[in-house]
Formats: sequence, structure tokens, C-alpha cells
Amino acid sequence: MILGRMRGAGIARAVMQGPRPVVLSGPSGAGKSTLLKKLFKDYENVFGFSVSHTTRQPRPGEVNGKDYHFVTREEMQKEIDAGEFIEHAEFSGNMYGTSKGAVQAVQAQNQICVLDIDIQGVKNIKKTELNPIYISVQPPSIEILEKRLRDRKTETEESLQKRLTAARVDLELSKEPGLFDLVIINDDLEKAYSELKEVLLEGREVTTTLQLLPPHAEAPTSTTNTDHRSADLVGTSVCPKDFLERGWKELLTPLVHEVA
Ligand SMILES: Nc1nc2c(ncn2[C@@H]2O[C@H](COP(=O)(O)OP(=O)(O)O)[C@@H](O)[C@H]2O)c(=O)[nH]1
Ligand SMILES: Nc1ncnc2c1ncn2[C@@H]1O[C@H](COP(=O)(O)OP(=O)(O)O)[C@@H](O)[C@H]1O
Repeated sequence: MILGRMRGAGIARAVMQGPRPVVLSGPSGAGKSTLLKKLFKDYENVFGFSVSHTTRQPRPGEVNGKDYHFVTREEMQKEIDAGEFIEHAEFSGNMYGTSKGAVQAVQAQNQICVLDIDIQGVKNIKKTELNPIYISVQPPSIEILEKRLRDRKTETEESLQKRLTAARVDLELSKEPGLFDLVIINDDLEKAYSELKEVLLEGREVTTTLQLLPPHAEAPTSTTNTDHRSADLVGTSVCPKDFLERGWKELLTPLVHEVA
């Protein structure tokens, strides 16, 4: 119906796209990777990770091509110059960026693409047509953030201080109205994960229809009452009501995008 109308309007071509991607941002050490690991474990066929490029050194246990594409500055700059990146930024003395290929690889699997990017990336993605849901994961306090980063034992004193400075800037900038659709305060991990899951899977009777739920997912116990669920969520997280009201019901409806 919509396609017919668009053809009539002389649109050159239209592409069907899947559900909107999801951007997770927030200070280094806020808990993004921890939350995403849980999400990918529980819903491995539903969500797919956009593997970024970075010039930083791999940490013990990190796998090239899975956690990041670890590259030299020269290699990355060459690909940026060739127009292969959606966005890129300098963070704490290293380059990070999302290639077009990283997002396409996830979409080719019919998975919901999840990006873990810093606040500069958020601002740059806003200038593109990717149109994701923006979620900020934040620590309960800067002191707790520092303790978590120290306990993680991945940073030198110098890189830790750079991350704390960047975190203060991030927390200030993220107050900009409308920048994020949802802010999750990661105090208790299970509670933060529930909030993330609830928002991402809000329209789960729709996800069931689309067979997006993994086989071991809990079956819906009652008909979803969006208003009631929204009210619950508003009480537990900083979240604009209109986003909650739309939830994934709308977001999981395939979108028709016009391409000139
Ligand atoms: N703009 C942008 N930021 C990224 C990208 N990939 C990762 N980041 C961000 O870079 C920052 C540092 O990431 P990383 O070195 O893995 O440290 P960690 O977040 O403390 O584990 C984090 O804020 C990430 O969200 C990317 O492709 N683009
Ligand atoms: N709610 C939480 N309570 C205590 N420690 C946490 C919590 N969430 C994450 N952590 C720990 O904090 C550290 C930073 O989390 P991580 O997921 O690496 O952050 P990010 O990916 O945002 O840099 C990790 O060592 C992780 O195990």
C-alpha cells in the first residue's frame, strides 16, 4: 500500500529496513559492555553487535573482529578517507569508528544492530540517516565509576585519568534535552539489565510474531498493557514518556524508507 503510493509519487526506489538500531553510550566504565554481554547471551539471534574499529591496543581476552577491529592509525585513516565510515572519533588518545560494513554485517543477519559508541559518536550518528534509539548508561556517581574502572584493571593511571575527565564531560553533555531517549543508571546490575531488556523487548508480542525471541525466552504471561508498563518504567528510570508509549511495537514495525 505504502510502496504503491510511493511508486505513484515517482520515488526511484524504496528499501525495506528492519527494526531501528540501538545505540548504547555513556562514560567508559559505566557498564555498557557488561550489559551488552548479558543481552547478547540471552538474545543471541535477536541483537547483533556493530564491531567498531579502534587504534587502541587489545586487552587480554579481547578478540580481533569480535570485540573490535584492531587497526593502526594509518589503516583506519585510509578507510575513513575512502568514505567507509559512518562516524569516527578520537577518545582518550585513540581513534574509534563505526564502519558502514559493521552495521551492514549485522543487518544482513536480520538482527537488531547495537552500537557501543561515545558521546561524539552519538552526535555524529544524529547527522546520519541511521535513526537509532539512543540509550545512555551512567554510573551512580563519578566515585563509583572510578572504583569500577580501577577494579577492572585495564587502565594505566594515565588512561584512567583521561577516562575520568572524559566521563565528566560525557555526563554534562548527556544532559542536553532530547539527546537520549533513555538514561539507565547502572547501580544494581540486574536492575539496570531489567530496565534495558524491558525497553528493548517492550512490544514482545510483536517480537514473537516476528520470531525474534530466542527459544528459551519466557512466554508472555498476559496481554501487554502498554500504559501500565510505561507507568512502571517511568518510576524506575529517566525516560521520556512518548518513547515508552511508542516502545518496540512501533519500532519493530518494518520501516519503509525512501531513497532518492
Ligand atoms: N565514536 C565511537 N566511539 C566508540 C566506538 N567504539 C567504541 N567507542 C567508545 O570508545 C570509548 C572507549 O572504549 P574502550 O576503549 O573499549 O573502553 P571501555 O569503554 O572503557 O571498555 C567508549 O566510550 C566506547 O563507547 C565507535 O565506533 N565510535
Ligand atoms: N552494576 C554494577 N555494579 C558493580 N560493578 C559493575 C556494574 N556494572 C559493571 N560493573 C563492572 O564495572 C566495570 C566496567 O564495566 P564495563 O562493562 O567494562 O563498562 P564500559 O563497557 O561502559 O566501559 C567492569 O569491571 C564491570 O564488571
